[in-house]
Amino acid sequence: QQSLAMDASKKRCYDFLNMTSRSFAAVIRELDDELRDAVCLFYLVLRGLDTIEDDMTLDLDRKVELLRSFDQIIYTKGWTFDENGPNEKDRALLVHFDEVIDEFLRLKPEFQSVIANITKLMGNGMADYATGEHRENTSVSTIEDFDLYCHYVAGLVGYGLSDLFAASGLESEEIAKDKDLSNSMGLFLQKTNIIRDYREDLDDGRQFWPREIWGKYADKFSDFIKPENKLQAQYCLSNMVLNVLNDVPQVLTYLSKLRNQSVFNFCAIPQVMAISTLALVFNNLDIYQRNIKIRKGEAVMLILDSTDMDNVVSIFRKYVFEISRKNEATDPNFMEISMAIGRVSFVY
Ligand SMILES: CC(C)(C)CN1C(=O)[C@@H](CC(=O)N[C@@H](CC(=O)O)C(=O)O)O[C@H](c2cccc3ccccc23)c2cc(Cl)ccc21
Repeated sequence: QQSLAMDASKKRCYDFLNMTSRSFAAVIRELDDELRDAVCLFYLVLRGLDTIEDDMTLDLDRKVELLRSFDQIIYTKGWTFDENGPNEKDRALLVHFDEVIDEFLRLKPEFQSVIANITKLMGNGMADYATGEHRENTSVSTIEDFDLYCHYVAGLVGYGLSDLFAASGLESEEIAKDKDLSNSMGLFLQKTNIIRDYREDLDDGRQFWPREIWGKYADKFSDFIKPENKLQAQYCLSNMVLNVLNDVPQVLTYLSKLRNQSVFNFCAIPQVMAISTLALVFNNLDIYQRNIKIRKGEAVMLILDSTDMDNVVSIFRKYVFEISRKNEATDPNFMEISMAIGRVSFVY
């Protein structure tokens, strides 16, 4: 009877996973037994944190209290939360969060402590950012701020995953030692999403592009949607892509260290999606008008193709070459983009 109840509660967690991110949920389910549940719960805990950080209808003090105590909340049996706004995307997850907590408490203690440590760091990082001096228009000012924000929301996920890979025994302890490589895995994904989501975030009153970059091309962040600023918009976009390209060599180095097939697939698929997205958005002014995504067919081909390092390297080469083809000599960033491309091609 007890085991039946356990399976039902675990199944519920995979239902939540499918609800929050269909395509990526499939990738998580493919992970080997030793890791699957730990990564599933890690993903759900992160979604829970994200659902609180994202909710602009929450009172700031209440949000900060929740963010800074989330690493305790995940140990609190029976805890649920229904103060999210009505249209908060994953509010159902927190309404039923007691079920996630029950499953989390069934994980091996060392998996629990990895997840709790990252949750503590991330929750406090998010709270610092939400109450920081740039709070009024949640804008990011320097490139250093940009890297710090992306470290909090994505780089730390890399730290946690690398620790889980090592703790499971499926990967060596070494993968968790080089924090900079793990950080770059998260920054590459998050920064590419931030470029892609320019218009969606602008319409939501949020801006994540660093003023240190966009301020060179316009007075106001929203200026780029005006046709008369077309050229400045293009140069600003290529400057943002240049900033992201710098993480590519570290991403390829991290992937080359992985030994377990299911871990490799899990890590490679989001990265090849990101380089494909980066090539799509480069010199593509549509991003200032609407959210653009790579075609489903291309995504499927990338998923099927990302099973070994040679294929992944050739996928990166293909998209980096596509960026170099679109790189225009009149662009003030032309030379630095060419050099960043050279660094990638050289590494592999
Ligand atoms: C912010 C983010 C990039 C960390 C989100 N993030 C990811 O983007 C997912 C992919 C994902 O959710 N894709 C969405 C589409 C989209 O959002 O664009 C999908 O539905 O397919 O992948 C990452 C992720 C996967 C594998 C290795 C990683 C190493 C470091 C950091 C993150 C890593 C992720 C792993 C975990 Cl455990 C938790 C979150 C994430």
